[in-house]
Amino acid sequence: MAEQKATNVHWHDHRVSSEDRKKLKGHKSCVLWFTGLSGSGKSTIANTVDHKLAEMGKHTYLLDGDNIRMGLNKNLGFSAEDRAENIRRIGEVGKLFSDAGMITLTAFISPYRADRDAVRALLEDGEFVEVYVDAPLETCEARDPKGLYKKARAGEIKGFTGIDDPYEIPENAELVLDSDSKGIDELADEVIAFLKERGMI
Ligand SMILES: Nc1ncnc2c1ncn2[C@@H]1O[C@H](COP(=O)(O)OS(=O)(=O)O)[C@@H](OP(=O)(O)O)[C@H]1O
Ligand SMILES: Nc1ncnc2c1ncn2[C@@H]1O[C@H](COP(=O)(O)OP(=O)(O)O)[C@@H](O)[C@H]1O
Repeated sequence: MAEQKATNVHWHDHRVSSEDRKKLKGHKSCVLWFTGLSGSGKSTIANTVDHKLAEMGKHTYLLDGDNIRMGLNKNLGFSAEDRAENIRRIGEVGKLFSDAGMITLTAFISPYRADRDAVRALLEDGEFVEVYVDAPLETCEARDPKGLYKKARAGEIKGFTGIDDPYEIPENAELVLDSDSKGIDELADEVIAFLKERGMI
């Protein structure tokens, strides 16, 4: 975890509280943390949930691995250290969005349990919703929409998750989505049903 480098910095309380912001939005905030192998369906399912929630009038924002790596995290690669920093920053961004009263959806492989648990610890109780997008490697490899597995198998990409880099399966995910046998719409509805059950929306 990153250490506090700056000294002589002080926390400022805000006149508009997080509770005020949530009241204005009309729903609770949380971070829906989609994790799973490349090609498991994180982006597509998160996008569908995002769209459904927006249509219901909820205030959402989607942070997607590939996109964030072109901006905020463009200085990070795929070593274990860089992946940890990638996830740490996204966790902090999720915390800010939660504070702002938003429902945040994130779609990052986030292969290490310790990195995901650190984000869980950063957020309020119940605010971190770990969503394991469960599809076996064979399925993800058969989908291979970006041709990355093919490149990894050919040795053109080193340290590719699931091939020659680890993916640690979540042990306590709030939701496990069977992305091998169920369709995207059905899985997105499972997430929405969970949010309703928990009284988040
Ligand atoms: N070595 C290696 N391993 C895994 N993935 C790779 C790699 N190199 C590039 N890519 C592409 O980067 C996307 C994963 O980025 P993430 O930020 O989600 O990764 S991580 O959470 O930091 O592990 C991932 O996107 P998704 O396929 O959407 O998961 C890939 O397109
Ligand atoms: N449950 C599913 N059933 C069938 N195809 C899926 C499913 N989930 C994702 N896909 C397809 O698999 C491919 C990879 O999905 P994507 O969302 O890009 O995965 P990730 O973000 O995890 O890399 C896309 O072409 C998508 O349409």
